[in-house]
Amino acid sequence: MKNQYVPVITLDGPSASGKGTIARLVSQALGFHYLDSGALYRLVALAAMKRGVDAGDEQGVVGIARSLDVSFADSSIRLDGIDVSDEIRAEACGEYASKIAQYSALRVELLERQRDLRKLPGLVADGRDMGSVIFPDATLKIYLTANEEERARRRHKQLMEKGINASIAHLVLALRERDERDSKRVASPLQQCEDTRLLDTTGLNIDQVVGKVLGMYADSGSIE
Ligand SMILES: Nc1ncnc2c1ncn2[C@@H]1O[C@H](COP(=O)(O)OP(=O)(O)O)[C@@H](O)[C@H]1O
Ligand SMILES: Nc1ccn([C@H]2C[C@H](O)[C@@H](COP(=O)(O)OP(=O)(O)O)O2)c(=O)n1
Repeated sequence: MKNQYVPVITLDGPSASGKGTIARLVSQALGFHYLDSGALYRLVALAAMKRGVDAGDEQGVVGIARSLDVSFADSSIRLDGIDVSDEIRAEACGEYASKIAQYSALRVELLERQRDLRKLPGLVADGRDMGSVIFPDATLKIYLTANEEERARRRHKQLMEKGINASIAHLVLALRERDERDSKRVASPLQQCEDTRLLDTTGLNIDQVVGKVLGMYADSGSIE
């Protein structure tokens, strides 16, 4: 049916708070689709870097987004047919993505790709503006966070597991700078809106966080 409501759970929050991991596991538990919106910004960033387009070239960046050739399979993300799943996770790519994410023209260009993923039986979406802009009528909106040191530690472990070298001290500063830029920009800033539930995951393991999110969703009355 055309206008049937499709449930959406949004998880927005700062870098390395666990959004992608939790969102994917919750989507699997509920049999919902999953949107990693950050991957879209990272893919545009990687494509631009590969083409030598400067992050300050807004028109160039938007042009790349318009012709972006990406595919999302179960665990692999492809750009122009090449698996870039690990490459897009590099901090340099995240930083470039954060810089270009300030352009409202780029955000408009990526809007439809994100909303098109809202399909039955439901969607779990993670990013910065999922609850505030992309899916304002979401069933459950969560702001997922953890303290700075914990998030830097998580990112450090994640990068090392991918064979990407990084220092925790550098990551604390890099994440702080990126989160500041993402929160202070004019276009779709990262923020905890009034209708968004705060979930601080400091000291909680992944299973505990997934359990809390599933509990919040059950309490929202959306599960028959
Ligand atoms: N509650 C948690 N406790 C410990 N590690 C976590 C937790 N949540 C996520 N992680 C790990 O932290 C790293 C960053 O998580 P990720 O989902 O990429 O965060 P984000 O999408 O918010 O940047 C991943 O390696 C993930 O497995
Ligand atoms: N919905 C989104 C998702 C990401 N972004 C931008 C801002 C982020 O710093 C970068 C990278 O996002 P991503 O979620 O992949 O970053 P983390 O995994 O949280 O470190 O993209 C955005 O502006 N809006």
